[in-house]
Amino acid sequence: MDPSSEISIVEAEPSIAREVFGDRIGLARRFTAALVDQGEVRGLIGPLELPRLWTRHVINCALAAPLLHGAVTDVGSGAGLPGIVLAIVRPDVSFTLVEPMERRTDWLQEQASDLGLSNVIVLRARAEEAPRAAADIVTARAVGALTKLIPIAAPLARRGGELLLFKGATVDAEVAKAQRAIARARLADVRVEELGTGMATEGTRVFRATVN
Ligand SMILES: C[S@@+](CC[C@H](N)C(=O)[O-])C[C@H]1O[C@@H](n2cnc3c(N)ncnc32)[C@H](O)[C@@H]1O
Repeated sequence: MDPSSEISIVEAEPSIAREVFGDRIGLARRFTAALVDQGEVRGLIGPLELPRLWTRHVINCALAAPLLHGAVTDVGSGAGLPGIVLAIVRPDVSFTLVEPMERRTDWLQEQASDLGLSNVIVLRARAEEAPRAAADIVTARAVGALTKLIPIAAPLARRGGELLLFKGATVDAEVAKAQRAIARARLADVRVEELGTGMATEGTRVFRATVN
């Protein structure tokens, strides 16, 4: 087989990246380059993600940055999406990245340290074991359907805190199926929002709710 056929083309940095990351663009570039270099070999991202790494992943996560404040717990951070990306854009917000897999927590710890992100704590744990009622905002991306995610994510938010869950095109169907989980977790102000509209990039949909 021609070896070149196995090489994925890496997406060039889109011009919107500078607008989204501002003076933190250098850190975003370093993190993205580390993902390109090691993400696949360390089992953090698939090869199919490289041609859309900036747009689908890095910028997509960063779009939620303006919605954050205080202490954020990111459930299932994996490669650092969205936890590391958001910690880059918002050095004024503290992040606890909750991830059970050791090779992923090793990666998250290395990235936090290499990038000098003093606002990041990495916790090797499942969400079910993480400190409860501690976060102002709980984030998660690609961790599970709302029926399963809400019961493990909501207890991590303080009363009056918020869930901010990255979701894809199926979010409306997920919300419809998750009505019992929404009621049990005493969620209020439940809504789906589109982030990034009007910007020169692919938007993202987030599930937002207040935890009572
Ligand atoms: C598909 S990956 C997504 C990773 C990352 N959030 C992203 O968007 O690329 C799901 C991640 O959730 C983690 N995970 C699965 N169950 C979990 C749980 N109960 N608590 C915390 N993390 C969990 C997995 O170890 C994995 O790293």
